[in-house]
Amino acid sequence: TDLSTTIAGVKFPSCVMNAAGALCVTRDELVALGKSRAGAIVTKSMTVEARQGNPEPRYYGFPGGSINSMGLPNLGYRAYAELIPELKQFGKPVIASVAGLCEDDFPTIAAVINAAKPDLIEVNLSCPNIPGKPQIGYDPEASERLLKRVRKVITVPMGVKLPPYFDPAHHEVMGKVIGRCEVDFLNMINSVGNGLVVDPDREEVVIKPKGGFGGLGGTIIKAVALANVRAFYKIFQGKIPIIGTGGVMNGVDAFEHFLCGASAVQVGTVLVEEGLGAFGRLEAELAAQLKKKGYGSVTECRGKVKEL
Ligand SMILES: CC(C)(C)CCc1c(C(=O)O)[nH]c(=O)[nH]c1=O
Repeated sequence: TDLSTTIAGVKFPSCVMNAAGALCVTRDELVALGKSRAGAIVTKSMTVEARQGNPEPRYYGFPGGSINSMGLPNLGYRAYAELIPELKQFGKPVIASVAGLCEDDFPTIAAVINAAKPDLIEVNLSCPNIPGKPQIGYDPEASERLLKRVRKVITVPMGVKLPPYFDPAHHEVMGKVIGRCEVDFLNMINSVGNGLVVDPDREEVVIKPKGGFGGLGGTIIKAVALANVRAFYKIFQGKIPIIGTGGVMNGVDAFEHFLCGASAVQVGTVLVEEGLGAFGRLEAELAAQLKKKGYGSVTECRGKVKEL
């Protein structure tokens, strides 16, 4: 079974890779991804200055998923610009994830990172906006302004990592914004924002930052992720490739993302919980699922989910 895929003209040896944030902050983590069966190396979203991130505990895994408020721990964009040439030696695409603490950070980072020639650049719209306003991805005007500024300095394929939307009107509005910004691929979804997990025995929240509020990942968000993949696949009629992220814990979950229109999948929670061996398991399970269903590749089943 052929598990390779192509996104925006870039060939991925495997359609399963890490999500930005999972095991991808340090050089050693990124090199380990390069040596693993991951289909790509995706960096942690990067900021102008290096960051320690939030106080711990800042990640908590539980049956069904995870909650995190990492606070963008990363080496800073200059360090990743220096690392990219080395990371490109592993025979798989390198995706640089760009973040920023304010709108002006993004073009600054993108211009320098673009010069290091990652294979693709992913713009993380879940980043904070002006205090008191929702994250950029929930502010269509800010999203459009930022994507147009960043597009001007990016010459490699540019994608956007979107937060989950929960209303068709939001899918429509963001679809129009994306249509006007020359976006080469989409990645959805980022974690479901501002969830809260409580330990009933200790009668405490489980992570320290933000009073315990954090982004949700894992099985519990799969239905939200599939809805967003499907909604944007339909809006763009499959013309913009989509990376499906959210709730992929096994090969069948991945298959569901492909049925909904994904061209590749990314994994976060399962990687943090299981380690890099998860890639081999996920590939074997996905290959078995495709074989069982009579598909020769993930491209064959893409978007094939049937409505009733
Ligand atoms: C949540 C932000 C810190 C604004 C962006 C980085 C990020 C984080 C993080 O670094 O806390 N966690 C996520 O699940 N998704 C993200 O995009």
